[in-house]
Amino acid sequence: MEKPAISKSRSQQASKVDKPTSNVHEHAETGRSFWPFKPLSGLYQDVFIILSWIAIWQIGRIVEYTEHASVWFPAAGYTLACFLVLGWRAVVPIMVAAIAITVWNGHNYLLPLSNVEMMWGGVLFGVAHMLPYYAGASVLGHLLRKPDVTTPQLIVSFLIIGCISSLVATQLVIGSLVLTNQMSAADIKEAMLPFWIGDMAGVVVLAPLFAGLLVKISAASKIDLLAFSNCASSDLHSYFKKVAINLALILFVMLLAKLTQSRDSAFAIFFLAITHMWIACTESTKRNVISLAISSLCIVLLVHIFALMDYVKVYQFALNVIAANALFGIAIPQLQADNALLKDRVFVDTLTQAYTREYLAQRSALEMAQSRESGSSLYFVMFDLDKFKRINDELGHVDGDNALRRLSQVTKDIVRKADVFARFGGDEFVLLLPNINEQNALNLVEKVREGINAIIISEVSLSSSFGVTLMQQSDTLETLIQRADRALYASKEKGGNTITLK
Ligand SMILES: Nc1nc2c(ncn2[C@@H]2O[C@H](COP(=O)(O)OP(=O)(O)OP(=O)(O)O)[C@@H](O)[C@H]2O)c(=O)[nH]1
Repeated sequence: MEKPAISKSRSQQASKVDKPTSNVHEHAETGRSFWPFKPLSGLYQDVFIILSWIAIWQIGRIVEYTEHASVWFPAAGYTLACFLVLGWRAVVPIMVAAIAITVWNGHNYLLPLSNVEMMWGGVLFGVAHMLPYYAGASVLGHLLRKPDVTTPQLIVSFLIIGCISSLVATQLVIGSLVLTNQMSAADIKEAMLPFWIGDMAGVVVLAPLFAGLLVKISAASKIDLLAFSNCASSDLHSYFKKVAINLALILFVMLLAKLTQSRDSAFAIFFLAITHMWIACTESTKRNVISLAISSLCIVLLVHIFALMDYVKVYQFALNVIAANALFGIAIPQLQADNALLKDRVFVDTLTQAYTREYLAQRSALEMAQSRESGSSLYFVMFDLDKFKRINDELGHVDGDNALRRLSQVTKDIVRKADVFARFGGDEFVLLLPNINEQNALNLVEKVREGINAIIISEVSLSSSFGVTLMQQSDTLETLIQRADRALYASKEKGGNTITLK
């Protein structure tokens, strides 16, 4: 049978109606395949969090704007992701990491503080840093576990939470740094904005990737990210091509800024929104967040290499906006998959995998119009199992269902690609045979009759009766059904297992 050709819209072409998508999450990317070790727990997990947090914090120093203020602070995203995935279990390792980094930093910035003072500074920093992200992660985790929250609602919530928690973290951490004499009060004004956008970029751009990794690495994940899994990916080669275009664009606009030394040219980075939206709409969630992380890392490295620190805030604002856009794109492939599933449910009968009556109505309108226009023939066939009620009554409904499934398979194997085979209801089926002469139509129907007659269910052989009619110019679907139904009734009158042409 041919694929349905009811509508020619792009989304409909993309969804294959004749191959029902039985499970949208079939290709859910929730396996731990990339992580070759046993999932971490207990002390191993704590040590992993401490070391990875410190390493991620260090990466943020590539674009330190002023002392203590990095305009790209991946540790913020990592903290939020840790709390989201591990809950309170992440508090101790992050606190240890915060203290270690504060002491290390104190020595690095040559602060005139004793080790004990620096450790207290670390505790205060840890609390100030963790509190807002813990609160944000708790709200987000709660929303994630609610089944009625949609993907777009989750994404809006994540963006709001990312914006607010990073703002609060900025205020608290700067306060803690000033309180513990690690930062001068005079520097607050200069540090505030870069600090905030740095944290926000860390959260909005990187937290989704960190959360995805932690879910796979940890044995004690509090969340699953199934809701964000989709299979709308192209092949790997095509994905790499898109990422390469992204990187080339970043390189081009940042080189432009370096050569022109003009702040205006830095704004060209916003063109990246186009390529990221392209990835978001055509690739899986995982690839989407990975490409955002690659772009942000690349921008940060180029700021460093090309000495573009004067424009870094433009780049970071751009990254936040682009990431927010791209995250919304996650919903698009998912909506497409849901749409395809819905269409399958409406157009394909779940028991027999024949088309439904709804599909028949739409497809016959098309076929009838085409037949009128071209003058080609269109045969309409109704058929029904003989004494099916008895099969149900004597053998049970499981065998009855089996009979319907076998009938459907046999019929599908016989009809041509262009024919339409639909379940009209109960044990009644319809065949729409376009572009065929009377003899061939009757031969085809005879083959179906014989095929059904050869089916044996629990030692009972099936048989069916057929009513066949040729579409006339004045016919509507209703008149076709009526005529075919009368022909079918005549076959039943003759004792069944017969074909009648009217
Ligand atoms: N097992 C099963 N039975 C179904 C399904 N849909 C309808 N039926 C049964 O199909 C039977 C149809 O019976 P009738 O329309 O009276 O016809 P019949 O017994 O085949 O008799 P004739 O058509 O006159 O030969 C009813 O018993 C329905 O309950 C289904 O999805 N599965």
